[in-house]
Amino acid sequence: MKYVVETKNLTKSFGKEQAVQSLDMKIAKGEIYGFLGPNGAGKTTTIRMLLGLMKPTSGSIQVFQQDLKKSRISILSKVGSLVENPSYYPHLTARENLEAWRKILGAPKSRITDVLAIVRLSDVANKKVKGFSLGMKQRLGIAAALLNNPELLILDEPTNGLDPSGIIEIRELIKQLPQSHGMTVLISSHLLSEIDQLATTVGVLTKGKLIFQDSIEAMRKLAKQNISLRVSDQDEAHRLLLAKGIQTDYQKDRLILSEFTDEEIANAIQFLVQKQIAIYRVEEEKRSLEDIFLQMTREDQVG
Ligand SMILES: Nc1ncnc2c1ncn2[C@@H]1O[C@H](COP(=O)(O)OP(=O)(O)OP(=O)(O)O)[C@@H](O)[C@H]1O
Repeated sequence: MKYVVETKNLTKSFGKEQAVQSLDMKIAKGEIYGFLGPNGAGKTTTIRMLLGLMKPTSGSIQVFQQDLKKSRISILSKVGSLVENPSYYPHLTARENLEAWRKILGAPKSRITDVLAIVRLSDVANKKVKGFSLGMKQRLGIAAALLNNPELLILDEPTNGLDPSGIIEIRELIKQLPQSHGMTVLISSHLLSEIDQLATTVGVLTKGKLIFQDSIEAMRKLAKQNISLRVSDQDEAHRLLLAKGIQTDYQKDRLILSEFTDEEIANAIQFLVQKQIAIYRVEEEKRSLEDIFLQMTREDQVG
């Protein structure tokens, strides 16, 4: 597999603190990679290193299969980014602001009309930015990041501070980029709900470590249903089921049956009743992605 971004053992220390620890991040072409983690997990530090804005303490970064250290200029000419809030001239119009950025980047003039259309700001192109909502300003920042027609777009918490409708607008805008413009997107967020509806691949970062990196489907599979059983004699029930070849997960006050069919659950319960075990509760435990994410980040903090 050829990756657009591939880091190996990427590490960044600030004094004694390791803000990013041995990160092996892999982003394939055309993906929307959701980079998820609580505040302070190290997302911005990672992004700053990917953009050549901060030097790694150790490890390597390959972008477009080229070493970032060696081919920085040619790599960055094909990367667009929005890190923190965009800076703009409030008294200038959206078009005039983009014109200022375009000159710096050396992008063709026609590109301004294109990017305004992509971020759906064409109607207000000639309005002063000072009257824009936060969501519109954020979209203008994304338009600026798109000026050089990047192959890789990196957005650091682009929906921070936006209201729900602003979040939806940004999401709809980002969603279409891989298909319609052949881009690969890295988007960071501390909100799973946002990544869940957008990303094709998820990387979960906590305390500087990547604790999960896989497809969004793989993450959803973790949210599969479990059946929990509360019984009169849990030790005995666990032992009896095991002797019959039925594996259960023993928890403090209940037994968990994972990935059982309805028939298998019925058989297990019937068997326990025959063995004089009283069944108090049979409950379905459906974990949401939010639960999984919280559990992942919590487990790592304990360990
Ligand atoms: N320039 C710096 N000097 C010292 N410590 C830093 C510096 N930049 C970041 N850190 C520390 O590194 C850790 C990771 O910070 P980072 O900003 O990368 O996290 P984040 O996941 O992006 O969080 P947030 O969403 O809050 O921005 C934090 O503990 C932070 O205090």
